[in-house]
Amino acid sequence: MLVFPNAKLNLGLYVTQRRPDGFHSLESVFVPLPWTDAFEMLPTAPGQATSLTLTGRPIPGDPATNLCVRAYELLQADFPQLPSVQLYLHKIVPIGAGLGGGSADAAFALKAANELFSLSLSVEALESYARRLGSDCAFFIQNKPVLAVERGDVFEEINLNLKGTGCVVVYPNLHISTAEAYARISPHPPQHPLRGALAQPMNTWRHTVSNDFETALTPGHPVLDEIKQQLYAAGATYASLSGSGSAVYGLWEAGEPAATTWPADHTVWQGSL
Ligand SMILES: C[C@@](CO)(OP(=O)(O)O)[C@H](O)COP(=O)(O)OP(=O)(O)OC[C@H]1O[C@@H](n2ccc(N)nc2=O)[C@H](O)[C@@H]1O
Ligand SMILES: Nc1ncnc2c1ncn2[C@@H]1O[C@H](COP(=O)(O)OP(=O)(O)O)[C@@H](O)[C@H]1O
Repeated sequence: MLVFPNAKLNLGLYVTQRRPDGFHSLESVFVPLPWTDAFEMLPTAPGQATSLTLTGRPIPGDPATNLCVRAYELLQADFPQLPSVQLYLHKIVPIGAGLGGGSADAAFALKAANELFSLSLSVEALESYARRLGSDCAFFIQNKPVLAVERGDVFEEINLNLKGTGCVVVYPNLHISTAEAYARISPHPPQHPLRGALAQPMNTWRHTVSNDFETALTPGHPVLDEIKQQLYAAGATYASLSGSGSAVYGLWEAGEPAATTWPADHTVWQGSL
């Protein structure tokens, strides 16, 4: 079974509280971004072990602990009848970019196994496995715009139609660890709660919708603001850091992005939401 795990963007991100479990509560709108990896899952011949073949962008860390392997092993622990599998991951989405790429691979591995082996797991059951793999992993089970709260793993419906919105994402080849980014934040309630702010026209978001990680990380990484200003210069209606970075995106409510030259070490994706 071949699937295409997509990335996500955060529209606004407020870290509201430090929790007793060491994690943080947040308020953010997660939106699917159609920048994808390619992931294939095939049953192995009897007697063979599970394997993962990686191509594309190098992924730091031991392949045995890759999130798509961990996702499959989580299911195998509860469904011992599951066979070994051959996994193939062609990595395209930048890593440590705030785009949730690893979490997407894990969520799509859960969904692929559920379908390939007819496990009949409900959306709730799949989300519960996903939560055990990463805070933003559960989002990719339903993969639709939501207001995320708690650890970013509890979702509220939000009425937001961004279909067709133009989008440019720029990754400046800077790996930011999510844990380190959280450590730089002083939690506080949002000045403009997201549900209300995002209900207003997109050209107001610039003044009301922000990302706490952007505020915390920009002084140490001026390239983040340089990209944002270039996106606005290219006509973006709204621009922001995604998640804990380092990818910065621009949205075009109408019209096309002006041609922009980016440094050679930046990776750029352009398309529609
Ligand atoms: C910041 C966000 C916003 O969407 O996205 P990314 O920038 O990673 O894409 C997420 O909260 C990232 O979620 P995820 O990448 O799944 O994080 P996890 O693997 O669960 O946790 C990595 C580390 O981040 C910190 N962490 C994560 C989530 C959270 N709500 N509070 C935290 O304090 C913890 O230190 C944890 O050890
Ligand atoms: N399939 C995978 N794709 C990307 N990163 C993975 C994967 N499996 C494990 N990881 C680990 O997860 C971390 C990055 O996860 P990712 O979700 O891409 O981060 P971010 O959401 O910040 O962009 C890295 O430390 C990487 O080694």
